[in-house]
Amino acid sequence: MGSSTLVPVLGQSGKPERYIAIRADITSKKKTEAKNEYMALHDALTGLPNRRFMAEKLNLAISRKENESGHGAVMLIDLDNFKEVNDMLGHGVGDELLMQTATRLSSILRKTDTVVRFGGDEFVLILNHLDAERDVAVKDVKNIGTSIQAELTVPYLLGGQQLEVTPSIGVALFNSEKDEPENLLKKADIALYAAKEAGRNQLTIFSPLLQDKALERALLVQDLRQAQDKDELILFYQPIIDSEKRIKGVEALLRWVHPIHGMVSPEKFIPLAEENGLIVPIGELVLEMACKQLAKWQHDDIQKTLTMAVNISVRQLNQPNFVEMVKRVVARTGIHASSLTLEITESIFQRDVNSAITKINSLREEGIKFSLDDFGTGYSSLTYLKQLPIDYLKIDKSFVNDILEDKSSAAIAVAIIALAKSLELKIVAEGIEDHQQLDWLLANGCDFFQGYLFSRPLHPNNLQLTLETKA
Ligand SMILES: Nc1nc2c(ncn2[C@@H]2O[C@@H]3COP(=O)(O)O[C@H]4[C@@H](O)[C@H](n5cnc6c(=O)[nH]c(N)nc65)O[C@@H]4COP(=O)(O)O[C@H]3[C@H]2O)c(=O)[nH]1
Repeated sequence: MGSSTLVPVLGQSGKPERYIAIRADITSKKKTEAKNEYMALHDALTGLPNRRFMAEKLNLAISRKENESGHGAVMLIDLDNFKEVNDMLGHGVGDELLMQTATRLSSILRKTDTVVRFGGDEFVLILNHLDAERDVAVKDVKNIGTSIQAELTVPYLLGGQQLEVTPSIGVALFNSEKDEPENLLKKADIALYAAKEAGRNQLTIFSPLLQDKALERALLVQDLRQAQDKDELILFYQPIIDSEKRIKGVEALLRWVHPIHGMVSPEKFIPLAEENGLIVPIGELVLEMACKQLAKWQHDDIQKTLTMAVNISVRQLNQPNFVEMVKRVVARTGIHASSLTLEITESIFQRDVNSAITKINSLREEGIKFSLDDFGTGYSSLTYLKQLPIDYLKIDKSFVNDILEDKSSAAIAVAIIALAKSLELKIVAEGIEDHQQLDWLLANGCDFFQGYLFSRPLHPNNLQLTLETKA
């Protein structure tokens, strides 16, 4: 490829007599320009169009809809647990997973659609030419979603091992009523959040109801940020009983007394606090309040041997200064370290288990105990369980609830008890609501018991009385 420039050679009259053509070869310049343009619009890892390219495509798709009937859709796809793959198997494997996902998505794409690497483990599909009837368009989108789920859940072969991944999908539909690309993406993101919340590996289509929920959540988070300063976070305590029916200790359970909504359940606000990191300062406050309360009870002769169990979220445990923070609180409040139990959940298996083990070990050296909570409900890994330096295993209340009626729950409870015994762990059963459940758990070798049968979680003022009368 070349470009030519003509230079006139003037005669004596001052008019051009001849022309000299100067030709320059600009092939490589053009190639470089094309390459730069391609790179600016494509993702380097997967080769897919990138966010910038998407903005152009989406604008085009939206403006096309102004003159034609039918729907289009923005589909936001996120790989569940991608972060764990990256953390546990390394970034090389994570990159390989993204490349293979890109290939798989491209292979099932219709000619009229575009797939984009949106960033991280998120991909966007722009679907054009969906039906004008919303119900039919929704059906089409769900069918496409089902093929994506089928394609992406086929096990990946990565770094010599098989890996199963599931996608969560959020969708926003659009038609001739003009919508901004940013707004559509926000809607798809709200739908994606709902898909994750519904248990992952789901497809959710945006609706105004989801938007209301997102707003409600955002307002709750805003309030939660201030709850700590406004003393709205308090602790209730639930007794833990031994086989002689004596109170061995209590578990601290967080309560949020919201000025408008009243008592907000931790099941509602703890996950929110985990998402945005608020759990870290809140968790420290919980530990401080629980240890202060225990110190107060330990001054009383009757409750000297009382133990305190405190829930610790995986995000707290992952903080680099977690060990120092716990030691500091124990020292400041003056409790016996051996009377403190930290309750962790199986979700630590999803992250860097080795670093968690190191932290647990250094706190156990101080005398602090560890308990694995909600056992059997999540990502139980028997290999890790063997390595985990813990003292107690808690049987989740969902099994306890069913042990008398459901043979498989009873079988799982028996297996958990046998497993705990073989690992020399003490077993705590939680969620006991009647005497038959208690008798079954006693007969099957549980060591400690917790549940409404003995007491609901109570405000310390009410609990002290209970402790005194039972002791
Ligand atoms: N149906 C039934 N339920 C019973 C019974 N006995 C106890 N419970 C409830 O079961 C939950 C036990 O706590 P968890 O498994 O640690 O589950 C806790 C824990 O995962 C989390 N949570 C609570 N406080 C904290 C905290 O301070 N930090 C962190 N990270 N999580 C917390 O919130 C979850 C829910 O707490 P709560 O609503 O207080 O719910 C508590 C308790 O009130 C019973 O006999 N029947």
